[in-house]
Amino acid sequence: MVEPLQGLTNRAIIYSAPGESLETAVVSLPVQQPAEGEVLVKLYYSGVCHTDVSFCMNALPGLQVPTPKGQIGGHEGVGTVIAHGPGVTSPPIGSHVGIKYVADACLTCDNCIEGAEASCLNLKISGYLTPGTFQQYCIATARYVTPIPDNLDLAAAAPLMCGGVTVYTALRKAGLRPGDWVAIFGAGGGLGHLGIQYAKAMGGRVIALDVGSKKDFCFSQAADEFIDVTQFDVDEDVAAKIKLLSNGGVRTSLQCTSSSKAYTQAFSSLCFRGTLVCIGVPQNPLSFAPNLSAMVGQELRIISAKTGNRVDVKECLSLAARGFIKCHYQIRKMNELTNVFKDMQAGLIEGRVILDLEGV
Ligand SMILES: NC(=O)c1ccc[n+]([C@@H]2O[C@H](COP(=O)([O-])OP(=O)(O)OC[C@H]3O[C@@H](n4cnc5c(N)ncnc54)[C@H](O)[C@@H]3O)[C@@H](O)[C@H]2O)c1
Ligand SMILES: [Zn+2]
Ligand SMILES: [Zn+2]
Repeated sequence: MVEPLQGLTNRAIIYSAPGESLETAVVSLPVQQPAEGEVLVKLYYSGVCHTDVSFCMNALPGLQVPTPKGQIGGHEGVGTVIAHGPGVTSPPIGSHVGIKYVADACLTCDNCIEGAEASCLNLKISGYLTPGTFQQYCIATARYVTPIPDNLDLAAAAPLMCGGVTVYTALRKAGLRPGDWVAIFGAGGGLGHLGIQYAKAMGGRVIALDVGSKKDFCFSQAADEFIDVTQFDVDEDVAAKIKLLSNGGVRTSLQCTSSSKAYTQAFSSLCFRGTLVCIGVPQNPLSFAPNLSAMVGQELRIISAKTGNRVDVKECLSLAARGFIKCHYQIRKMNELTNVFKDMQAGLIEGRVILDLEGV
């Protein structure tokens, strides 16, 4: 029987009616002692990812079990280790760590051995069945938390735990080479704006695609070109514009939205041996039907990026710690999460929202 820690109260945000509404509530809970192999992390900040909205609405295709009522969401947390469970010696007490989408991976199954920890056969996901980072005190697996480099702004580091590592891994998997054109769909959002920065840091040239109100923001993130997707009725016209701007098509398309239309546009805009990286969870996968003749004829690839493993996170943090990446964020309070979710659904957020877990 694990005893609660005396004198501490944990304020946490729970989903009140998952699958039915975006309603959330801030509740007070006891703080538990970490068990063997675990650490207790005092969290300061959590990014809000669109996947949290999907967990709250049970909108992810393939979810084995619906998100339970009372689930604590969140998977982009940063804080300080304040207690070790029995047998744990690292990371040291007082050190800054991040908590990621993957709360725990076994590191021994076939998928883990291949480095695909996010597809671990014994995977635990922060904020889905495992209490996530929308709380002030979080129990985490000691070997799976990520040390945060000293010189990083802690709030800006939080979104790298999912958004940053996902786009970084996507670009690595696509084999981005210096000078390559990259189209980023959803470029003004959490993943997209980090995608612009990582692509540029890796030598790419970026065409940003989003709604017109995010044009200035995308240019402020160093995009080379911008396309307002709302100005086009026909998917092929978006692809034609991309081909015009990139002199024949992009080597990589990062699809960071849940729009089926964007999938079609992203695929159609590739050049010879181009790669579409699937990142956003499609609303209706059946409405994306790639032209297989073009695929064979142009030697195109369709791959996916599902967050990243511990090495990917380390590399993505390293670029940020050296000043190449700076997440653009706005801070909101814990009791604003429902409104943040609604703003995200409406496409109103530039960059990331970060919850200040110390101010309710
Ligand atoms: N594969 C992974 O590991 C992984 C990791 C994190 C998030 N995701 C998914 O990636 C997607 C993006 O997440 P986010 O947190 O960046 O969301 P976000 O809400 O911050 O950003 C989405 C952006 O897409 C824009 N957009 C919407 N429809 C568009 C369209 N048709 N064309 C161009 N832009 C459009 C919106 O204006 C917004 O700027 C979500 O589907 C999320 O679930 C996947
Ligand atoms: Zn995420
Ligand atoms: Zn595993």
